[in-house]
Amino acid sequence: MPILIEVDEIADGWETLVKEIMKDGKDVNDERGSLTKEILNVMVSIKKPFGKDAGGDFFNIQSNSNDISNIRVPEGYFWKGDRLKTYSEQFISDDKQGFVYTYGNRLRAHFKGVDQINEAIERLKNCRESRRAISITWDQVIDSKNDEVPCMILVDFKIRDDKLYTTALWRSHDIYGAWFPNAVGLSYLAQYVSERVNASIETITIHSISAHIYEVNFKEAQELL
Ligand SMILES: O=c1ccn([C@H]2C[C@H](O)[C@@H](COP(=O)(O)O)O2)c(=O)[nH]1
Repeated sequence: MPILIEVDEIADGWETLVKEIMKDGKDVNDERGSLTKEILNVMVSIKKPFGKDAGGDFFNIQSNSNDISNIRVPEGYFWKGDRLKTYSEQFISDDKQGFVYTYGNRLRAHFKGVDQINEAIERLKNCRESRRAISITWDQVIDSKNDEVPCMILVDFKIRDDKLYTTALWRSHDIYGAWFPNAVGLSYLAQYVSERVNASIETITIHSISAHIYEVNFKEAQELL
């Protein structure tokens, strides 16, 4: 059964997801031989990705400028500070920086140099209600053979009533170790687009087809219950 989780902040989404998987996840052995607990098809809808006080209509001035350093990190979590910022920058940079792939590179340069994010921005500038502002990362030609392949497959932007709605699909999602930085990186990308299309950031929705937790994290994850 697909699950929908609606939360205010990214950290709330992470905590709820971790609990949900530890409670109801089924044992699955992956192709590297790791035991995981897994739920299929979870959507987390984050209403205030930059925190409850971010962005709003302070003194009636629409502010689109949000800072990822204001995003609340779950207590004691290992992704934080500069590490989180560096990771987020990879989401909007076309430079692969020596990695097998980065989302920024796949989105902005990998496919014959096409900058899909700018194309999406142009689509939205041409028609604010466009349904075509979509970018993909999966390259069937190389990803069907490689071992290290993108987990986030697509990012979609919609503007409705001058608000930017961001949706991304992960084929495979390490909820304990990667969902949180992924969500922060996606928010950073949403911020980049929102500034260029002049729309404030609304809900960010993350769809994880396989949402799993690895055995090495069971103990810490269990402690959140
Ligand atoms: O942005 C990313 C990149 C990787 N992973 C995780 C998901 C899987 O646990 C693992 C990749 O393993 P495969 O699904 O490719 O087997 O990495 C993420 O959660 N997010």
